Amino acid sequence: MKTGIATVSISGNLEEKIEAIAAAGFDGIEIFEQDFIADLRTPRVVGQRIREAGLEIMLFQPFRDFEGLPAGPRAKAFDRAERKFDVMQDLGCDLMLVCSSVHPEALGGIDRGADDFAELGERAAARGLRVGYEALAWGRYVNDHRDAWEIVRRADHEAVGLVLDSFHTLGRGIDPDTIRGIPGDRIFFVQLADAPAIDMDLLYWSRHFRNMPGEGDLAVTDFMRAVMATGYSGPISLEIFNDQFRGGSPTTIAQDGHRSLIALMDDVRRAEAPVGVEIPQLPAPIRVHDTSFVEFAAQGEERKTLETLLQSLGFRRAGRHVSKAVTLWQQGDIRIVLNAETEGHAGSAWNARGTTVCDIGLAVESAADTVTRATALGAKPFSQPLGPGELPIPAIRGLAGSVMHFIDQGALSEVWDVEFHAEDTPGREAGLTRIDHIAQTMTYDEMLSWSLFYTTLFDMEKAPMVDVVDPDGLVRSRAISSPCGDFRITLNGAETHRTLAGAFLAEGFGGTVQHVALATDDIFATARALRELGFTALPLSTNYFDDLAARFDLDAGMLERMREENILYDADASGEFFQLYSQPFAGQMFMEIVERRGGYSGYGAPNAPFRIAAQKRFQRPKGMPAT
Ligand SMILES: O=C(O)c1ccc(O)c(O)c1
Ligand SMILES: [Mg+2]
Repeated sequence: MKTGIATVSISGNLEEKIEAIAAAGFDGIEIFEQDFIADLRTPRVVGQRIREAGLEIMLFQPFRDFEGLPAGPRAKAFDRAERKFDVMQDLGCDLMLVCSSVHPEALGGIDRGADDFAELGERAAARGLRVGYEALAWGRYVNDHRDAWEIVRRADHEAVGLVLDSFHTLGRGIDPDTIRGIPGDRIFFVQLADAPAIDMDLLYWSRHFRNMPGEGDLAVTDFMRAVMATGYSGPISLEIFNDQFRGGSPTTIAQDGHRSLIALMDDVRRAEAPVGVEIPQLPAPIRVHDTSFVEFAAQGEERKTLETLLQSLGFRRAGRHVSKAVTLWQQGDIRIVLNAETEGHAGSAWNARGTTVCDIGLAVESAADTVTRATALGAKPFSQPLGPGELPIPAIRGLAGSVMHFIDQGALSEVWDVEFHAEDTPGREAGLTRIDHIAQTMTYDEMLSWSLFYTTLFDMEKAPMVDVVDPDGLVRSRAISSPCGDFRITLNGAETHRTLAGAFLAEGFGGTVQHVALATDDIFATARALRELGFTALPLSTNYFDDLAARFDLDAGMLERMREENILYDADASGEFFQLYSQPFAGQMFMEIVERRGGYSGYGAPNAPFRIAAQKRFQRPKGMPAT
């Protein structure tokens, strides 16, 4: 099983595409004709260049509007095919994709199509070439892989086979299990794409919104399981028409693509145990038990501000690092690490962004397995020189320069006792128990990469995308969480710099954590304790609470306390949700406190516009120093 990607999937000129595709680790490439035609080099030179880059030219495409034509245009279509065969021979590519016709003069008819393909197969075979037939979801007469297969079957020529494309099958709602009855050796090529569930014209959806397997909502794994059940052993290749990808970074998109294919084939192997999945064995998607720590790079005055905020939230300083300018703050099961080192990763994070979350520690079953899976999916292990007394905790680089450490039940869980001198600073807690979720902000373009990163490495599910209305623009938000909800991340994609999320991004470099949400079992008790600790909540509008009274049947006493404490509320069929926000710190960062009651598993999205408006009242006027 070889992996490939169509040139149309990524941005750049043909040369940039070749470089990015080779660097990401693909075995081969589908040449999308336009990319080749736009290039100055001869087909021979292009072919040589691709092979020098270590890639195989797996497919030349698309050849359109071929089958079912009346005599005159039919003869011309064969002439056209012969010219493309010339190019393919010079390129060194033996397989041409013919997509089903949308030609206004096409006559249709399974046998007419089969006759055309029998002749095309004869002509291809004479040159040692092959042709594959693909049903476009919007093909005029053939728009279902079952009809394309019937034409291929009746053409009955060894140089004629079927091309399957997950988008065309799943996008039309065709049951992928219908593939299981097709002989694997008659399938010449398999293209993969996912897509978000949007109800729109098939052609428009396909040409603009496809994305990498796992990034969308189609049942790509079921499709691929069915393909592998046929005994198919040819290439598996990404063909992604996507407006964002066309304008994105070729390197990132190619890496995302490779990551998505490895994760998909790993899933397929686990579910279907087919033969011929030749990717390295890798540990199963990692179950995250909990967020073990969140580490901030913070120095100078900003560090003091953050310490004051932590104290006002009921955190106690619980330890001092044995050799570094690092302190540990604790409450319940929450650990917050403040790192004031000027060197190393925390030092660079501080230099780039000022106060920022520079590291996240996750509690997992096996830290070693986590790094193995991450590395197989293209992440880089992370390490820096160990200081005296430090443990070698396995870590990786996430996206945008982020770092993630993994702590398991073994010796690593003792890191807090080994690396820190315990301190017993007095202090009153506020009932915060654990980290409920971590919220990351990024540009909208980066969202798919982050969500793929988390969902391929960890055992996590995506929630549907929600729109969050900021007074100055829309922010798209998607939550991903472990199946039992112990580990939750929200990804917020900003489209303009005028939104709160966008302004946060403009101040740093790339996406990172904007807020951390801490759980309490009793938000009213916590709010009271916080007030006594000197915490000041984010003040909300009176209109907000009047609206709550109109929308929900809330106890008058409780509503009054919510108004006093600035506690936001949401409820759904499964339970209730209470939220309390800190005022912004270090620019646009903030803390959230939440209480979940019953089975509520959302994040209070309906409240976001009012919370954001309240936060924006704190935004300093342009050009003014932070206070
Ligand atoms: O959108 C198209 O025209 C097109 C062309 C070739 C393909 O393989 C495909 O899936 C779609
Ligand atoms: Mg296709």
